[in-house]
Amino acid sequence: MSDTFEHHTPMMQQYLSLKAGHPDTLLFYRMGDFYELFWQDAEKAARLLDITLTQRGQSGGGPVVMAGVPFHALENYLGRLIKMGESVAIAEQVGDVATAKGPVERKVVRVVTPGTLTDSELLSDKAESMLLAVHQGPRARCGLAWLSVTQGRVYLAECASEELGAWLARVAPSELIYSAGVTERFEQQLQSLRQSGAFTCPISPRPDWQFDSALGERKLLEHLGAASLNAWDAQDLAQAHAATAALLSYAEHTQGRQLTHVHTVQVQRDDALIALPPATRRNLELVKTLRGEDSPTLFSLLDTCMTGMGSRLLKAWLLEPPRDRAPARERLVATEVLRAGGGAGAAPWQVLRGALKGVSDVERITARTALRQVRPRELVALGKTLQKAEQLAQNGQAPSALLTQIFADLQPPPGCAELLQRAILEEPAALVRDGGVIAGGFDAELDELRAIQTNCDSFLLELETREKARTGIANLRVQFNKVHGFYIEVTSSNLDRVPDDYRRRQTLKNAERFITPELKAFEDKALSAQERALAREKWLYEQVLDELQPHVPALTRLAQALAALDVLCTLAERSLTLNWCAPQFVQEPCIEIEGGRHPVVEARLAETSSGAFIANHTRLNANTRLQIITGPNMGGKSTYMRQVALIVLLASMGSHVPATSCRLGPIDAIHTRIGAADDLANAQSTFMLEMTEAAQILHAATPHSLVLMDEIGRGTSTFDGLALASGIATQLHDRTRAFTLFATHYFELTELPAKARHAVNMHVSATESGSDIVFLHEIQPGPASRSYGIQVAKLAGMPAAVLHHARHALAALEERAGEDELQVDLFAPPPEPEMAVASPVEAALAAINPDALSPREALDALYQLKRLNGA
Ligand SMILES: Nc1ncnc2c1ncn2[C@@H]1O[C@H](COP(=O)(O)OP(=O)(O)OP(=O)(O)O)[C@@H](O)[C@H]1O
Repeated sequence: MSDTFEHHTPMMQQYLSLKAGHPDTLLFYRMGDFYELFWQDAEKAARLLDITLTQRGQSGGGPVVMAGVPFHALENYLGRLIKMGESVAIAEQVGDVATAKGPVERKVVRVVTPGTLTDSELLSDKAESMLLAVHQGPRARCGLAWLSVTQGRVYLAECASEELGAWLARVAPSELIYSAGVTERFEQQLQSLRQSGAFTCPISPRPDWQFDSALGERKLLEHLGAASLNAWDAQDLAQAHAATAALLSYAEHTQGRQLTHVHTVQVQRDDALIALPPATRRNLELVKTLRGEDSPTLFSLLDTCMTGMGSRLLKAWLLEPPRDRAPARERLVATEVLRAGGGAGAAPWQVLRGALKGVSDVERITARTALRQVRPRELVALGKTLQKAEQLAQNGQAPSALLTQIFADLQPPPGCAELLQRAILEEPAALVRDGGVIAGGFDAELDELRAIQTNCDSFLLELETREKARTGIANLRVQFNKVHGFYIEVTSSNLDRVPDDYRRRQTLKNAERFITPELKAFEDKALSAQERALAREKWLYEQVLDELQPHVPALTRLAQALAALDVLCTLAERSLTLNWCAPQFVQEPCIEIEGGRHPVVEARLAETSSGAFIANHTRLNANTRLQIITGPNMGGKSTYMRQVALIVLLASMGSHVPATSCRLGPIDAIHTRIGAADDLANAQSTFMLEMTEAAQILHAATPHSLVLMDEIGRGTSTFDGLALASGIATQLHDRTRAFTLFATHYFELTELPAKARHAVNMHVSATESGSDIVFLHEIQPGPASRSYGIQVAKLAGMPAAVLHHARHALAALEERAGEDELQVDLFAPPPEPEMAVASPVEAALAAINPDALSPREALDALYQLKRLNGA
């Protein structure tokens, strides 16, 4: 392919100039009924989509390599490419084919990328598609900005470089952009975070100048229609503003227009949310099972929402629980109101859910209206939903501030539903370009144009009767077809009776077709009426979209209200169906649960009729902060620990919880270290991963955190593992002072509570029946007496010979252990580490008082420190 456009055909020149604006994107170039791709794009698409690569004609001194897809199958191919992480620019014919000299004008009308999807066919109902921009700021700070184009809200955050992974894991973007001007190290960090699975989406650099803080702030102000960002507490976030500038520019570039529906901004601060690090989300199987499936998870159990909007909001509530208890309290009050049975009649949640059934995705339809991509049928669905919302809004005052606000927001903007009902046919065509969208009676001109077409049939009938009478040809017919237009058909045997004013139009085997001046005049009128009616419909549709624009903010609020109502009804339904109780929030630090159950395990047991779930109590408070949990494999230790974490999380999002009662103090994080599969992809050994995760927890946890440690230390030799486990338990008890559930098979650790005031022993109970083991799954005070490993192996179907061998080996080991009893005190405080003696540099540093130094003295001090360090 030659680089200079002049050597190319005019069509290819046009293609190449469009392609120059989208170098990294597959360009779909509309030609008649196909979208064509050329040269490298064609080769890539042929490979990815398994479509045929062809060569046609010559341009620029070489054959034109191309591949194409039929226009009506576009969505299907787009869906596949987006799933593969590709982006696609779509160039449509925008000029008039009839009047164009040379190739008809084409324009890229939109760019479809994984993070900026708006097509309902390409989006998942239950998940947002987030686009995220990250900006590398000074002093190892990062600015983040993200949005879902179909949501109308920008989120902002700033964090330290090392926290980036956790943020990306939480937001889970579908596409990430960063500045081409970042340092190599930063780019490597992004790449390695991606490889480690912290996030998985495609990433691409954007021009550095787009990451402009002042521009970002200005754009936000424009969207909010405000003079200052103070009201959103979003003013002092220069790094996040820089990310916002690039984020909005890119999103606008993909949609080919401004995002006029983006009206809100929300700042996320990491100290405002309960931290749920990636390991916690994974281990607790919140939205994905450990195997990566969608169910059974906590979310799949909770999500009985009636709408996609509800499901998406529920997921957000689950994954972003605030530390502040006020939102959870409000949601609980609202749920209580919805649960309250109205005597014999249906409870409010049942009635409301009945109404929410079949409600359309107002949020996405609104976004697509603002982006002028909305389809006629979506508008009909919107109109119907608005009528429903209006009825719902009549609930008005409810004894809950949250519900009252929701019902207020459900009131549709005045005139909106009526406009849609008046303007759009009840069953419109799928696309405006096909006509048949605008309702009769909406526009006089359109009605008139349509009347000409309807009158057509009666005119033709009348003409036929007249011509039959005039010519005396009984089988004469007046008809129409798309190719030849209107004609009078006369069979060959009657041709001698044809009058002079008949002009021949077409000859068939047994007949001739004619046109008369009168019929020609009618044809012109009818055909132009059809064309004009189509054009009028398109224009009217645009007018309707114009009229809807001012309502976009109110429609967005209405969508959020529908989603919130759906989630609250769902929480009410789940709490009743699954027999959950309302948690109680208190000021003092505690996690006190009576009759707690693991919701997902309980549901599975019920589904498979495998017996009842055994409820257990948990008492963690200022006096008891750490439980050492022992007991046989399969006894239920992991289940118990996870259930505590799930109950804490459910309560914090404002849900009822699977327990008979639950008192909960402040919580800032849920950390989990639970045996994971080998992370071979990252060349990390199981043990290395275990220690990395444990170290992170020890650094991050506070006295308000909940920490689950499952069998820490088992990835290495017994003594190393035991020694590390005792060190970690001691640290958690003495220093971190987090609420800790520590499950272990090292019986030696059961000695800790004797030394540590705030630790207790708990065990899961089991009894023996003959040589078999019966799990009772009850958590009881005190250490376990035995580990029953051999009995569990028997249950697992281990060959009898192996079990026999193991029993003998165990007896011998236990005898030896009894002889030379290990006289080691695991929990004796170790001597002070040598590091505790300050080095000369540290001593000199400690002696410096920066406030008392002149610049000159400061420089001298710096030289002295360098010298000491060198020595
Ligand atoms: N409270 C309970 N009531 C009923 N069944 C339970 C209960 N707890 C656990 N189970 C059942 O026992 C199985 C094993 O539980 P779990 O994995 O928690 O045991 P564990 O003690 O952690 O085992 P290991 O030490 O081998 O990891 C669960 O899959 C569940 O079916």
